[in-house]
Amino acid sequence: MAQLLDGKAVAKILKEEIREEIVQWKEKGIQPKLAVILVGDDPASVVYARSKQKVSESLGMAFELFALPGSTPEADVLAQIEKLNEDQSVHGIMIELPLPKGISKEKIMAAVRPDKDVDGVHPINRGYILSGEEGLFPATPQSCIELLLRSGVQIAGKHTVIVGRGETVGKPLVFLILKHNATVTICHSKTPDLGAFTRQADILIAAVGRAKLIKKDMVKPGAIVVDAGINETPEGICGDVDFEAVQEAADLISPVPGGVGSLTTALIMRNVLKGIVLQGGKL
Ligand SMILES: Nc1nc(=O)c2c([nH]1)NC[C@@H]1CN(c3ccc(C(=O)N[C@@H](CCC(=O)O)C(=O)O)cc3)C=[N+]21
Repeated sequence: MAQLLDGKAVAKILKEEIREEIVQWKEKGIQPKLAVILVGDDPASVVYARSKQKVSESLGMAFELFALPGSTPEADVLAQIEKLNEDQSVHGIMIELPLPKGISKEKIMAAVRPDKDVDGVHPINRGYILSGEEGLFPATPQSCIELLLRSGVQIAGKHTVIVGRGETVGKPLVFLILKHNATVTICHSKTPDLGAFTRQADILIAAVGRAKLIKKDMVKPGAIVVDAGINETPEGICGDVDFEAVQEAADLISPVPGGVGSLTTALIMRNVLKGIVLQGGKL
């Protein structure tokens, strides 16, 4: 029977570190601040924006929400981003996705100053993650890494199989895991005989967005299983892993909820603090 990779416990420690660092920045006369732009009223985005506000405020980080009507022209969204790019009191900017029709996601993502791009979506940051340079990287792949390392799992030398090649989790995760000296195999929804690959994993990370895709017979006994999936099903939110069955084979497994997702908001906050350094701040 597997032990849990406890996202809530790790999140608590991470948040404590972030809270302490915010105190240090304040002592230097800097009040860390996150700005979130929400265009329209996508219900999930509204919930995520509120959650970021709550966590920001609980950690002593300043927060401002810019809620724009869904009918806002692209030029006005770009003008709002430009204002925040130039605003010295703002250290992190994120635009909630999806954007309404008529607004180019690519243009918006390229408009945020790379050193304030706490979602890690600017083309420059997507390049830095490939080259291994310092930059701002997406929160969820960082959550997978932190959950493993802070649970005492050694990543170096392990055969890590990533199932999923999305722009926000799978792809960036490949490079973060490589940086930690794992050997990486990338699979996805169109990989024939997926199980033949996943059974070779010392560390199996699922980020495909298919409820309970990973079954017990696809996991090597003793493997470490990280579930980055969030799927809404009639039975509620569930991950990409068939948790009940897979926990019988794995040594360690992350639940959904209570796993990877529990760290995600905290890692956005940590990106804001990294942004301050990239913007020239020194502790
Ligand atoms: N426009 C937009 N903004 C986002 O911020 C955004 C997004 N889209 N798409 C998906 C990702 C993922 N993400 C999570 C944030 C917190 C938890 C989280 O706190 N999860 C808890 C459960 C929370 C609860 O039960 O309410 C857990 O897994 O333990 C999970 C996932 C934000 N994202």
